[in-house]
Amino acid sequence: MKGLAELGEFGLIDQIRARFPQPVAPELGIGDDAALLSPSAGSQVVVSTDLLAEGVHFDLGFGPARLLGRKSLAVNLSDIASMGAVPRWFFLSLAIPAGFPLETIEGLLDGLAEQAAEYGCILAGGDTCGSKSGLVISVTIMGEQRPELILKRSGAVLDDEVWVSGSLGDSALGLQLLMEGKRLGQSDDYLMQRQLDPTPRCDLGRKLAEAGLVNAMIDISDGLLADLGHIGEQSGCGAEIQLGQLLLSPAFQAYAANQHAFPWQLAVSGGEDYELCFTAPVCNHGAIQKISKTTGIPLTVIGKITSSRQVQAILPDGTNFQPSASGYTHF
Ligand SMILES: Nc1ncnc2c1ncn2[C@@H]1O[C@H](COP(=O)(O)OP(=O)(O)OP(=O)(O)O)[C@@H](O)[C@H]1O
Ligand SMILES: Cc1ncc(C[n+]2csc(CCOP(=O)(O)O)c2C)c(N)n1
Ligand SMILES: [Mg+2]
Repeated sequence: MKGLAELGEFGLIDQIRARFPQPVAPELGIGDDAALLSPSAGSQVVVSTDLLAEGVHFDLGFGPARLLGRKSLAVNLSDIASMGAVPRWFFLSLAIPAGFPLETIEGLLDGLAEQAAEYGCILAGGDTCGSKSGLVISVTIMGEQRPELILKRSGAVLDDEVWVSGSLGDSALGLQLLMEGKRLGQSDDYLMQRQLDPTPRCDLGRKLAEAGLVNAMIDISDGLLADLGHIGEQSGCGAEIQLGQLLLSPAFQAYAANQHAFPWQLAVSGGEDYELCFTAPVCNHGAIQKISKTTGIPLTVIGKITSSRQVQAILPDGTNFQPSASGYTHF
């Protein structure tokens, strides 16, 4: 197999182009100075970008490159899901260290192509350069939705119920296991899978938006307390959540049962859950439960929106939980 040096920048771009279906005329994807893309009539374009840096967001020793490719797109798909939009196109930028193994890049591209096909998202361009300090992956994603349906962080209303999809803390616990040296295929696969191959809630986000049931929504990338805090900041309110109502997976509960103190911190501020947190009027409760049934994704009410301007977490014994951090911060 050729190495990266033999293949060169343009050879690699050719390889990338060959692996992904391209937009069709009058749209234009990889190959010119810019892409030409056309949203559906009446839709607003929804754009988000996320950076993944080696050593910060991923360790290449933790799992196959294919899963890193899937996650690179998943974290972006999750941002589109949180706006209630439909993913359409993405841009992929790679900074690759000299001498980097070509098979790792190929694995990464396989995972990206697989995830892109699953969610109907077309690669429309990107950028490729060398790196002096590890692999860097940047994905910019574009989606679309009718403007009146798009869900923002700023729409929460006093007394709204606060909902969360899926279970929390699995990814953070999976990362802890990986950092302790555990690997996929040995034990606790479920938790490590949740860290290495998160599921973006695109179908759920879109259905909630199109049903007009929700006032505000965010995806949980940094941790529930931090991300619900963003809804509060932007909506001019706060929230009170009951930790006893959080859905925790059987694997998380089995781990917790062996700890001296219950690991609430992992569940509420470990981050990388890529679940949706949203607020909705109490009168929409039953309709939202129906969406949970049709999508097969558990949706749980964990608290309500308050006027306090803070996110307060209450332990099952009724006392306040004091988190050591509300979520992941980079600096
Ligand atoms: N370097 C930057 N320049 C301009 N805007 C930025 C920059 N970094 C973040 N932002 C903007 O700040 C806002 C919050 O970004 P943030 O990354 O916290 O949200 P997010 O993408 O949902 O989180 P995550 O990165 O964990 O998925 C977004 O509107 C984003 O576009
Ligand atoms: C090797 C390795 N070290 C640490 C972490 C944990 N981590 C990195 S970024 C982030 C929050 C979301 O990032 P962003 O806000 O940039 O989207 C978290 C919880 C990891 N996944 N891999
Ligand atoms: Mg987000």
